[in-house]
Amino acid sequence: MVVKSGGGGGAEEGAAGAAVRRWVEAGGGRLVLDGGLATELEAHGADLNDPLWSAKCILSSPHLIRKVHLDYIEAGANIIITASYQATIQGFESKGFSKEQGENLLTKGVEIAHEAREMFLKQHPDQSTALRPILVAASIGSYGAYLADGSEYSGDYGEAGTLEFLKDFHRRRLQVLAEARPDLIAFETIPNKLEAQAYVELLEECNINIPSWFSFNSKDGVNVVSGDSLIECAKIANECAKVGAVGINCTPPRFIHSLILSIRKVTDKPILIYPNSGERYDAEKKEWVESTGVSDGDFVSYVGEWCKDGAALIGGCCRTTPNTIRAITRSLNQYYPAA
Ligand code: MET
Ligand SMILES: [Zn+2]
Repeated sequence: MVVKSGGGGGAEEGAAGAAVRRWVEAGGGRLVLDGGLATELEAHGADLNDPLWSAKCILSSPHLIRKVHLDYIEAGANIIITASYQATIQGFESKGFSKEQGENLLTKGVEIAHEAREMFLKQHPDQSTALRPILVAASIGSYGAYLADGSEYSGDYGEAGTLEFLKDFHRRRLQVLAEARPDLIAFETIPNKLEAQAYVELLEECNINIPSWFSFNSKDGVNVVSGDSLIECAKIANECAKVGAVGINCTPPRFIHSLILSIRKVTDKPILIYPNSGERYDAEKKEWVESTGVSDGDFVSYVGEWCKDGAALIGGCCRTTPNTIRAITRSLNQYYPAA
């Protein structure tokens, strides 16, 4: 199917875009994403001061990850994102695990999310995925997330940041996660054009047939965090038939409106947005600072606007909680009364 309407780039929508569109339709015209995973793990007492961040819990407390996934499904999420954001084979190896053990841990992150979905369906026999999509998205954080120095918020990879280096870095994790059969692959917090290009080439070369989404982040409402043009980044995603949705995550809510409009100029693929609470991450202190974040109520007051702008998948990123997701779900139900 060739999609060309509005400002879209006219690329092949492909199976990935069609799959996401079907899920969006099954969700009544929109899908709710989950909220911050690390935030919730910490709220339950996990110490994530570790290069693996939330992925540390795949090792130390899988039951906690399962609980947080379940809480988000209970709050209305149609999509839960696995704990693999900062999990890499290289990161597990530097903790003394073998390559094979590292790969098994990545797989385990997807299994935990599958278990949470099964538990929810068992606990709610009245619910079925035919009535309400409940999908598992395998998270792939950027190279900057692996570095654990906050460079996914600068996109500055220095000398190391070549296309081939980034492809080599991400290749095996992508293959292992795809083999674990998630419903989607979530490339999150993409800070620059080069990494988007690396992902596109890997999706093609590894022939990954699980629909993926590309999610960028911005700190000015115009460009992605590295200063690269969001429009150019979104074009790269648009041109890849294996990408089913394009959007923004971990970015303050106040920037989202203009970012959606920019993305809309170059793609007709479904748009997803899951902003953070508006606070800023201080990579040196390893903490969120400037508590000028918006409240759940304020966050949700934006939801109608984002829908009008054309976002079809909406959730929260860092510092958002099941309460935020509950409020987003309620607000979307008003906006899409049939859902
Ligand atoms: C820094 S963005 C983190 C995204 C990831 N899905 C999480 O919530 O933990
Ligand atoms: Zn985030």
